[in-house]
Amino acid sequence: MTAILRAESLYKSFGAVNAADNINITIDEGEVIGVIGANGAGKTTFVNMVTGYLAPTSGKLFFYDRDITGFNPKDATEIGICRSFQIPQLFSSGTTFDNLMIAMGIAEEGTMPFWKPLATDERAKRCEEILARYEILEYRDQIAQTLSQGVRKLLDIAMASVHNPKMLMLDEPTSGVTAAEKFSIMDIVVTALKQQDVTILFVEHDMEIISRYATRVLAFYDGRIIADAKPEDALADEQVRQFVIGETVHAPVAG
Ligand SMILES: Nc1ncnc2c1ncn2[C@@H]1O[C@H](COP(=O)(O)OP(=O)(O)OP(=O)(O)O)[C@@H](O)[C@H]1O
Repeated sequence: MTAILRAESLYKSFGAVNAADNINITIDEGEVIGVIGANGAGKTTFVNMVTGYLAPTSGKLFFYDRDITGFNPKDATEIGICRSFQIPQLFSSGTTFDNLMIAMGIAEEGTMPFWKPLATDERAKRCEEILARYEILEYRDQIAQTLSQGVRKLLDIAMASVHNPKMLMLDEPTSGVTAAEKFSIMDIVVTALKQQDVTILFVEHDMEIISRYATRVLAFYDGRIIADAKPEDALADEQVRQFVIGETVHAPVAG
């Protein structure tokens, strides 16, 4: 197995708060990592450090053995670490097609390509192929702000995928979508990203989604990783049940 990401003694403090408190972890290529933890546990801080949105207070991050500590988001994207956000970052007045086309332009040019036409025939064809892969081609000409949350999520992830990520970090890919949509969204996303050989790390509060899609779970509590295991083991862990899932573990009542 090849390690894609390694964190060594990673710390991040905000004043007196230790948002990351000695994180040591290795992630291998092809894993689907589910990150769980209560509000404020340090999940986003970890994602922000890996994707260059936050510099660690101390410690090191390696991507394929390259030291990436202190990279900014653009550096991280260029080497293949991309992300999607809990609230999709779309151009709300553009269509689905426009949004993906702009993302493709940025991926190819490194910046917003105002000075040349975006929609060459070849780009338009690729754009439609990607929309089809994410099963949102039928919304091609719909204005983004009128799309359902599920379609917005898919579009946002499709936009992140055009940077050819090696690792994609998804922040709550199913938050705000209907219960009926959540599995189909994850099916589409995981299938599409696996076709591109992308290693996936997703932050999620929905334990059904974690059980079904994660190959490995990292449970955060108070800036620390309190469990690192297969989903069935992580979700059965007493500390995880107490501090993450919020269940009180009672002793069985006799009789
Ligand atoms: N920019 C910041 N300034 C000050 N404190 C911060 C900042 N970002 C995060 N924190 C604090 O760091 C801790 C971890 O926050 P973080 O956002 O990483 O948690 P989380 O697990 O992602 O929570 P949520 O599920 O609510 O998104 C919390 O105590 C939070 O208040």
